[in-house]
Amino acid sequence: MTDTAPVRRADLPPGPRLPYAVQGLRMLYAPEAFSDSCRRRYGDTYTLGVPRRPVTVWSSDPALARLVTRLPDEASTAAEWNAAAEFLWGPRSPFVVEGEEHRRTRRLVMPVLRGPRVLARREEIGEAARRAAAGWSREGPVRLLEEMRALVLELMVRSVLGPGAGPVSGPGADPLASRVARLTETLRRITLGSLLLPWTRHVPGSAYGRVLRARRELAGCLEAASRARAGEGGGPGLLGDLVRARADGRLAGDALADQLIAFLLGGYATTATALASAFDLLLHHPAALERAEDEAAGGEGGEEGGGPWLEAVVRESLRLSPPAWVFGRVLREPVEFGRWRLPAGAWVAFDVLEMHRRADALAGLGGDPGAFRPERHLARAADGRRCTGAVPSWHVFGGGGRVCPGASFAPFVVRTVLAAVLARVRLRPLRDRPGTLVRESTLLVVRDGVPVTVSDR
Ligand code: HEM
Repeated sequence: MTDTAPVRRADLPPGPRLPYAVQGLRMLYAPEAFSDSCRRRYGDTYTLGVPRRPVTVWSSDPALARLVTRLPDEASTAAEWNAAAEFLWGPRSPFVVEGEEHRRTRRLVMPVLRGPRVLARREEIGEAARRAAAGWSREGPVRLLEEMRALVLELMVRSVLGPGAGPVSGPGADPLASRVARLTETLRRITLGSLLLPWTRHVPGSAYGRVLRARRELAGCLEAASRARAGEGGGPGLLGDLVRARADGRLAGDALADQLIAFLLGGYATTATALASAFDLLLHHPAALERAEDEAAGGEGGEEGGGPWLEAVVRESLRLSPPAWVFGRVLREPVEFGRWRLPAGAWVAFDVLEMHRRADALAGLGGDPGAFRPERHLARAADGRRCTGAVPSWHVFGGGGRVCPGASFAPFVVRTVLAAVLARVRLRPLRDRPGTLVRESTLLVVRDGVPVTVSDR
């Protein structure tokens, strides 16, 4: 059903009356201050004026997020929301396809993100983390964010090529890792605003043009790798799965590179950021750190790869520092929510950071939303040892049929790496408090990259 009724201002949540261009610029360049002031004035859900968008609703209400993300594609779509970055994802990406094609492509990637193939990688991931930590300088400061980017890049590329693949960095390395790194570095260094100006791709040296070039190189590299594998029955890793799927018709001929780019870009920066934030919070909470170190060493019910305490640490750091701080949907049918009627065509953005810091969501779970308290995730377990994941506003990985396919893989990687690193080296933070979080496009990162000193255990 399409909404043909005219949009009535009284049906929409109230919001600022500033000129649209001013609101758009404030949201792009000072989102924290702007959303703080809007929330104080209008509440959890408000209507923003954004140039060239009919209605944009901004919300930190988990009830609205649950309602909208559970609607079928015909009523609420992520594809249209993600289409703003289609130049990056490509037309056959899981971010932008819908319906049966979307479900089919998700089924193809899930085996490398869940279940026995993931558990079988525990030792490989721990070993990669120990090797990385062994190589960190013992003399000068080490920036954990940079180190985590290098480590997670290696893990993601090995997910694609298979664990037995040759080196992914240094001499003789497979070119895939450097292509992924170049594209994500290019993306990190440019503002979201400059990407909203597609005509600039024709301007020499423009941000848009650089992203398109880096993406073309990565796609070319993936296509070359898939052609090389086609004659060998596909081989290991996600690349092998997709080459076989393409051969037997489960994957469209032109969809392979888009699938792999979604997988690599969706998983790389987010997981590296999650790791850096987890270290940052843990290193500034000595009691939590001591318990984590004990568990990493195999005590307190721990095992190699971490136990319940590290699981709770990961959940709590994802709550306080959700790497993807915003996700959204475009409505295709009107949605009634309380006294409002959000019209078809409305863009609805969910502010995950704010959702996670709601006092009402933590009532009975230790309160104090700004505090790092991993134990709140253990609160309801009868034996006090199992994680419950109880925080009701939790939207780290989005929701509904579009929920992030890496939702169990990423926490598994973070936990395994934390355990391996803490068991191998002693880290001391160089700041006296956790770093400020800054919004880099749709990611939330620790501003100065988590500087630490490293010594051997
Ligand atoms: C801590 C790490 C991660 C965070 C915080 C994160 C967050 C998210 C969020 C918020 C969404 C949007 C969901 C929605 O619209 O409801 C998403 C989608 C997605 N993520 Fe992740 N993600 C992470 C790790 C990963 C990993 C490891 C992979 C793959 C290897 C991945 C691949 C994707 C893909 C392909 C989508 C699009 C799913 C679809 O539309 O069907 N992400 N992620």
